[in-house]
Amino acid sequence: MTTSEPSSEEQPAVAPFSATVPTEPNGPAFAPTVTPAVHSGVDDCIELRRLHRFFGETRAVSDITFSVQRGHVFGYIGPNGAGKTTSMRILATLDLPTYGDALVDGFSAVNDPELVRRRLGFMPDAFGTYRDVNCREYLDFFARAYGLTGAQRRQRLNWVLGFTGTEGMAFKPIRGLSKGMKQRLCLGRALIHDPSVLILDEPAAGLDPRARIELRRMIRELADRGKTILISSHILTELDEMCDAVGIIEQGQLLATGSVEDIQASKQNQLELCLRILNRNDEVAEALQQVPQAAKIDQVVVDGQLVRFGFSGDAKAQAGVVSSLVHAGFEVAEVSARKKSLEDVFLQITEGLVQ
Ligand SMILES: Nc1ncnc2c1ncn2[C@@H]1O[C@H](COP(=O)(O)OP(=O)(O)OP(=O)(O)O)[C@@H](O)[C@H]1O
Repeated sequence: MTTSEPSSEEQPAVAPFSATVPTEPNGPAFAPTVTPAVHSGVDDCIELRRLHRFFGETRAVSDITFSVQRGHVFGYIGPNGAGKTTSMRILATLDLPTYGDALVDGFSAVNDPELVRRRLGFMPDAFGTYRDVNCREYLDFFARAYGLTGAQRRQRLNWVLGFTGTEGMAFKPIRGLSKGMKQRLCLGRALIHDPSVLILDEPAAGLDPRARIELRRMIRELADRGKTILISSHILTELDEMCDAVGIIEQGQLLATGSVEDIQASKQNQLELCLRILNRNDEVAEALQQVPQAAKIDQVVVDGQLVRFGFSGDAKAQAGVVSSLVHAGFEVAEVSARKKSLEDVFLQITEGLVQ
């Protein structure tokens, strides 16, 4: 094992801020990370700086850098095992990076975890098991843990119950809550100490459409109140309306960042063409590889008479494809083209790789 690799799954072998310059396996030397011990004064409330977290051979997070401005909502989107939870746990001071750093409000999660915890509310993807306490007791416990006392604690508790719509459930035991209500309570717990930054790990998972809309409204309202929010999901379309920017992650690497519109525009010179072909359907995929426009074609899917593929040419090039197929003896009955949806764009950026 080299000095650059973690010695175990839980403890990185190299101290994250070692004075030596570790060398990335099969890669370039890393510059040592220098992290200010005091607030950097910048307007970025969340910042990942060359964040790496390896578990043995698994590169759960591999050189991720991005920042989120105050009052913005940033969507962290990727398939299962992409590295979202690992990055979020490091931000929430629940794990250490192998290299790099995560900053909250200018403070390092590695060097100043106490300062980070005071500023940050974390909503994990799994709810803790406190079955026999009621919602109010649960929130009260966390309010006390954060040092809130007296009237301030009561006011905060009442505000959180009201904001999350759980006041009607205040005296109900947690074991009796629906999934949606548990998610609301979990958000309430993350908000109880009035943090400036919220880290929400898949808060919409398992919610029905109405609960998702309500969650979206709450998140936008929190951002409008100045909170900075990092929110993860598997699904780009689930977050696009509430996020100021998104980052798409797969296999620990950030593949794209920017506003949803920018990411969509960068990939939308591609159309999806759909042809209905009445004969020789099993030959059409191969025939498309022979047409003069073949370089503009990708991801061909044949489904009975329907043939779908990505196409990056103009209308004249589309006509050329159809004409070539007709000349080759295919009976083309219908042609339709549509712009790629957000979901298509996500599938185009990611490759479905797991580790
Ligand atoms: N404690 C651990 N020990 C070993 N491997 C881990 C550990 N935690 C995460 N991993 C691995 O790191 C990779 C990233 O996992 P992570 O949970 O961060 O992904 P994710 O994007 O949150 O996935 P999901 O959407 O399924 O929750 C996966 O391959 C996972 O198996």
